[in-house]
Amino acid sequence: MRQGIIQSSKMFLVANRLEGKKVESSIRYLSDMEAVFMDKVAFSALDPQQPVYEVDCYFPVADNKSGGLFFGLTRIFPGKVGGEFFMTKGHFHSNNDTAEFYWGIKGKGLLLFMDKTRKVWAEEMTEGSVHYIPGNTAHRVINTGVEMLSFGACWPSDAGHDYGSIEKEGFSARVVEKDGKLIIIEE
Ligand SMILES: O=P(O)(O)OC[C@H]1O[C@H](O)[C@H](O)[C@@H](O)[C@@H]1O
Ligand SMILES: [Fe+2]
Repeated sequence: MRQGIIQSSKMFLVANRLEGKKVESSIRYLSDMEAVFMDKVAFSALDPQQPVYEVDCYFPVADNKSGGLFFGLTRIFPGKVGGEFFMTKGHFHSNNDTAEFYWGIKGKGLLLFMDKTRKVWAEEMTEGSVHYIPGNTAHRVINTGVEMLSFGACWPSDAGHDYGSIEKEGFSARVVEKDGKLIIIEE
């Protein structure tokens, strides 16, 4: 297990038990997320090697196998591009109507949902919060706090990730801080 993910004591309890299991770790840097953020000028002033979030996934069965489950731990660094908070890329599932659970472990954020008609809504993510993401719904997590936001996830092993439409069209709402206040800008 990478050192970063076990720094938070609460994550450690889970991360420790993932030792020896089939875990894949990845980090998304600002350079991987240029299309995501609104303020291109602010983006270009930042270090492209700045990590935005890191994910450890436990895959007990083969990808795409039906009937299994996958498990993920994600940590989003605190930070902003212009006024816009660091967040995950967000995705639909390739197998469209598959659902997912997210739950807050540490820190403070927003889980943004968007259905196929581009209608958006949000739930606050805090320590211990539990979130059901229905099928056909894109999901993105935004760290609105000043510390690391850690959350867990569990999804069907045949769900798959579909990043395409979000990469192209984004979500229809953005979460930004303006004059010290959190605001949601809708399209
Ligand atoms: O895939 P992203 O939108 O970048 O989100 C980051 C990750 O968050 C959770 O752990 C999800 O369940 C993973 O499937 C996802 O990969
Ligand atoms: Fe998902």
